[in-house]
Amino acid sequence: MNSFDFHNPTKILFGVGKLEQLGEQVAACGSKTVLLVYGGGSIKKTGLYDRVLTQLADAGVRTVELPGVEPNPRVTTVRKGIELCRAEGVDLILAVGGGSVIDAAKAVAVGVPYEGDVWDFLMRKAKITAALPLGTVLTLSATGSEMNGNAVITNWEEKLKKSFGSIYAYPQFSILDPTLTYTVPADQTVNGIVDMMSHVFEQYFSLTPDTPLQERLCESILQTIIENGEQALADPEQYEARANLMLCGTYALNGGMISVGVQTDWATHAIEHEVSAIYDIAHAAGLSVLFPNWMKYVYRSRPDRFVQFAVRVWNIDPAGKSEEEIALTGIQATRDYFTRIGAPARLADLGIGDSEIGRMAKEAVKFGPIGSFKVLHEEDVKAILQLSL
Ligand SMILES: NC(=O)c1ccc[n+]([C@@H]2O[C@H](COP(=O)([O-])OP(=O)(O)OC[C@H]3O[C@@H](n4cnc5c(N)ncnc54)[C@H](O)[C@@H]3O)[C@@H](O)[C@H]2O)c1
Repeated sequence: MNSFDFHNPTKILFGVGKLEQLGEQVAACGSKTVLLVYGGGSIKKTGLYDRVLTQLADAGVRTVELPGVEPNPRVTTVRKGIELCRAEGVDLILAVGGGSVIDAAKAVAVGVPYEGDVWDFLMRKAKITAALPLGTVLTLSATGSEMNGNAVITNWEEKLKKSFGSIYAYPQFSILDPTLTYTVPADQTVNGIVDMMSHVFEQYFSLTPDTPLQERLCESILQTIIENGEQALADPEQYEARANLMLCGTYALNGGMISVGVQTDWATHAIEHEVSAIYDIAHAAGLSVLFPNWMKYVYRSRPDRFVQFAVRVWNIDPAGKSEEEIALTGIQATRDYFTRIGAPARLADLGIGDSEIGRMAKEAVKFGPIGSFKVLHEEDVKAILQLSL
């Protein structure tokens, strides 16, 4: 195990009725003017919008709104939010939605105190040194954005999707009421399942030796997602399944708690960002296609980890099988699970051909080779994309 620092400052309020504590949390931040950030209006249909406004009114704060945050949020929307905050003297940002809304809110939060263009942070031209405080009400279990300092933002004009991570971008508080996810449609529930499993994969497939606790944390999160994912799809209003999925999503990517002391990979995410920057597909749809192919491409770097994955996560019986057979059976079990819940298997399923593979591979390694389980160069990325067609 490697040495590490770990600091996660986000306060989590988890369970039925926790939304009723929103006003209290906002008041505790000493806020006078809140920017309410939300998406395409699903919060209005479900009545959540009204409940949030009541809480904000009770807290005695003025509310300014940034509606219409896109899935795969755009930097143009973030810039609009920054302008709004400056013009209206906003002192707290409240994101109500899924990862897209929370990520956009984080980018607004770090952009307000910065004199340059917020896109500089995504292009690593500037370092984040301050942010407005941020709170969230999560409506979709997937990204972990509610308890981490990361954000993924798309620059549609330049066809770029980039991320940043900063201690300043962690929410101060996040309200996680699993009943708010009852209305998440099946396809988005599937996306959430794939997304959180992919977050665990990025931290689990590592060359760092002697990390038994981190490995078992990853394995138990994966098994919990696998079991509860299918239950939530079969019965979208089953509280236990929705609650377990919500906790898994948050644990899977909460500032590295499950991978402290472990060298993580993140190559597949980097590749997917290039795919969805060009094609505007759901992030998780891209991950569903790419991850099993990444696994096939890299498993020989450390076959024993893939054997452990097959046996402990997928309950593959190793008897009579070679190491390679066990590893490949585990990879196939991953693909089969994704297919069983309705996630795509090929880029062709998403209407994507080979015309942009060269460009995506080049952009994925723009800041240098990616990954650590197997370090990937442009040719490797191309090969994984080819396998995924
Ligand atoms: N910050 C991070 O750590 C991190 C990690 C992974 C991915 N991401 C990014 O997050 C984004 C995806 O976020 P996401 O997967 O949470 O999805 P999302 O926020 O894009 O939401 C997907 C869709 O679900 C709808 N929705 C949300 N909650 C709903 C509800 N309760 N009922 C009905 N519909 C609802 C939204 O309106 C939207 O149309 C991508 O841009 C991805 O790159 C961020």
